[in-house]
Amino acid sequence: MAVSTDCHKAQQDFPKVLILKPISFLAHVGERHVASNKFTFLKAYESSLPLHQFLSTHSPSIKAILSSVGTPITADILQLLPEVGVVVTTSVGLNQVDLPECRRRGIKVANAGSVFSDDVADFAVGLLIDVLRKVSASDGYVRKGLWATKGDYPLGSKLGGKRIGIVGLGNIGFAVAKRLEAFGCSISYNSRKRKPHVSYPFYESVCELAANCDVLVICCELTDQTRHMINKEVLSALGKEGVIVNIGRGAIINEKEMVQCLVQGEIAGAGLDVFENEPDVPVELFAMDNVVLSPHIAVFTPESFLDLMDLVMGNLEAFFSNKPLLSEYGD
Ligand SMILES: O=CC(=O)O
Repeated sequence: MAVSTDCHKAQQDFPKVLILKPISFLAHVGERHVASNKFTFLKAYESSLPLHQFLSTHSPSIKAILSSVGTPITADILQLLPEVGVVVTTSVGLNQVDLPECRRRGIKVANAGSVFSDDVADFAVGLLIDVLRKVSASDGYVRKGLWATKGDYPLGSKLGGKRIGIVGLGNIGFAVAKRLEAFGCSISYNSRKRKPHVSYPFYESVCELAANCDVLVICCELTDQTRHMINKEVLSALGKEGVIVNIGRGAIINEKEMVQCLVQGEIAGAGLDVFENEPDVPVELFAMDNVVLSPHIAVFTPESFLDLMDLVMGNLEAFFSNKPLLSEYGD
């Protein structure tokens, strides 16, 4: 068995996969299923050794790393692991992985591919409907007993007919667009490049996209180019009736400027699943009933964990048998 101590000899034959910090999906599906008598998970966080000592001790046998969104895979860590040939992540976003260093070393990187695209897209639409129709805010109103004492709650705004700007038209962006089209919204987008065969209007400038939309949904990756791409200028272009939804990464938005815009009524509301310094959330947002907050959970449903398990296993097996990875980043 790859994850226990009951068969020491056999375990030594399994390829070693390093895990630096606990991975919540392993707890959900049961890590024995994932290891499945094929790998030995070396869990650095269970060792009493300091990390660098643990890594130095095991480095000759570590060829693969399995990691999740909150675990930085830095050049410093990779430097301690000269034999590593693959980083498999359970996340879609890869901003926690030093990709240039992986490229330089020829280390392959696999992410969660499109396993979570539908879940994230559902959640983005949920956040938007919640902000526009004030679902959470009116829920709070009823629970506090204010309906009986203060009367009706202010009405929300209709989703159908809204002009939606998708920032980042990858798998997730497409899934959001498809859903919102079905609600009667019109879609346009900004991406690194115009997508061939896509009929939605393309805006090369995110500011222009914002100026021509009622809603921006942030679906792109966090990179040096997209960090703080959504700033005061973009939010002002979105305008006083505008709503922003972020299911990408917090730092794609300049959070300070967004909070200021919300405080000053320069945009109408926000649905936010991600933040710049998670788990810290700007306190100003707590008092705003035009803002819906969630703790970076758009991506996960237990149903999708089974698909993720297959993908993670498939990527590790492919790597150890010299086959192409199933979801190699950059493909
Ligand atoms: O945010 C989560 C992910 O990138 O998978």
